Amino acid sequence: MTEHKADRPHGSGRPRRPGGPGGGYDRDARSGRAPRAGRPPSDPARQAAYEAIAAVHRDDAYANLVLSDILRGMALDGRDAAFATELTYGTLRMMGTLDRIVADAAGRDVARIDPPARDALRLGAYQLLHTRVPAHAAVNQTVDLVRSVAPGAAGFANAVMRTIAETPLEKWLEKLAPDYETDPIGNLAVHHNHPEWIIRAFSEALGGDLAETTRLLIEDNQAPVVHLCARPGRVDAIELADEVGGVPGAFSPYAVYLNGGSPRELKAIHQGRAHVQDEGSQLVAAALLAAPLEGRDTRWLDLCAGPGGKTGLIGAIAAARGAEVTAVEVAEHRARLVEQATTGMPVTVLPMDGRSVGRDPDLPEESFDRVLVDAPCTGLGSLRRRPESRWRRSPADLPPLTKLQRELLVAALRAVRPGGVVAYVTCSPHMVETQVTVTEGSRRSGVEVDFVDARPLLPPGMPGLGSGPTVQLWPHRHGTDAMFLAVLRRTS
Ligand SMILES: C[S@@+](CC[C@H](N)C(=O)[O-])C[C@H]1O[C@@H](n2cnc3c(N)ncnc32)[C@H](O)[C@@H]1O
Repeated sequence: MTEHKADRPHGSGRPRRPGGPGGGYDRDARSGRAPRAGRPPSDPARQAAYEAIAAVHRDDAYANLVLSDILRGMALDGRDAAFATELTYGTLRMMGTLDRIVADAAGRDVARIDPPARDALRLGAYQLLHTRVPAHAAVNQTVDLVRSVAPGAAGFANAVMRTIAETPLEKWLEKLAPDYETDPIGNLAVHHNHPEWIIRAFSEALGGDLAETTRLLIEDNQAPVVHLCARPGRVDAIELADEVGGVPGAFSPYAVYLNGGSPRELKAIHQGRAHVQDEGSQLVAAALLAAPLEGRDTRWLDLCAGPGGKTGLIGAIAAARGAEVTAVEVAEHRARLVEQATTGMPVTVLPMDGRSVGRDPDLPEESFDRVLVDAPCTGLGSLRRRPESRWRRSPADLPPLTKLQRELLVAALRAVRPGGVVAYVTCSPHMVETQVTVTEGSRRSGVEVDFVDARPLLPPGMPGLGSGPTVQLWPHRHGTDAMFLAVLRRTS
């Protein structure tokens, strides 16, 4: 059985954002272009999605990187590339609940299904339950795919897919989710497709409010809008929005929301006038530079700089304010990316371990006025952007990360001069990586610090910033990644 273009969806069942996966495909579909005649021997978009999903599971690959290699290798673009992207990202994002459904339909745990057949069934179940691909096309295409990747399992795949197709998504969820009254987290995990430990962490950071946690989970399942940062002194946000056909951001004075299309093609990016960066990342980097400071204000340090998003913004502002930025990054290839991202800016990149700053003779104690610690973290605040990461992360990641976070914060507090400020930032709202790290890190640093209220360092009128002094941004409140920000002033 092969595929006809008319078997393709006219958009998935849920509303889409501009720029989300599949957006380009929908536009073409609406243009009324006639379906391609004949039945090609195989469907390259589904094949590409399968290859990407299999590589993520087999090789621990990152979906965005592996998919763009595959699309390039198969010379897919336009509608096919958009469809492959929607299938890949959607299947990986929804995997937890898809696996429960596949297991129920197969009568066995997914761990007992051969990996190639398992990935093909996940992809097939996603098409049946989350897109408008007609059921017969989803079933037939999946069986074809299984026949090519796991020949002995085609009959099994046919039976599983037909069973899944008999029941709509809502009924599957009702059947498989535990009762909300007795197990609310378990129920949310099935309905909104997140691991339970992550839901517990979100709920804790949101003060135990499960209704708000649910809004966050829903938002996490949407494809995010691409945000650009208009580099100050090089282009302003209104000009950039006009140039790229986007919209100026709601909060950051540098943000532009892209209305679809690939940012890689943009002249403003090639020319170093803008870069891709979540609006929340822009806000926390700019907040460090907005903190009031007495005395010298020319020596700034970015302690965890790779790949250079925040350094790109800080470096552009440093150029206008006559400051110099030292950017430290332990991974050499990421340090090179920082160099590329800051060409023409007053930025010196040092490939070294940030924990030695303040002890290194070239970077002695008390030598900086402002320090950013954008700490390595679980990334639970940017699950929208990394579809596979929620299933890859585990609570076991926390202890080594929080140890490193504490040590980096201690080094930052050593490196900043008395009166200077340190911004501690994570793209995770997990309390252990945010409040606990900040409290413990400042306690162990041996220097006296005061918390600076971070709320007035963000643009006036921003809603949902809580009671301070730290700030937690949220996808469902602000449309940004869930960035955490604490600003500390060294007082001794
Ligand atoms: C959250 S990322 C930083 C993102 C970056 N600030 C940006 O906006 O593009 C954390 C970075 O810290 C780096 N890192 C991890 N351990 C480090 C250490 N001991 N010293 C310096 N950098 C470190 C990682 O390689 C990673 O590039």
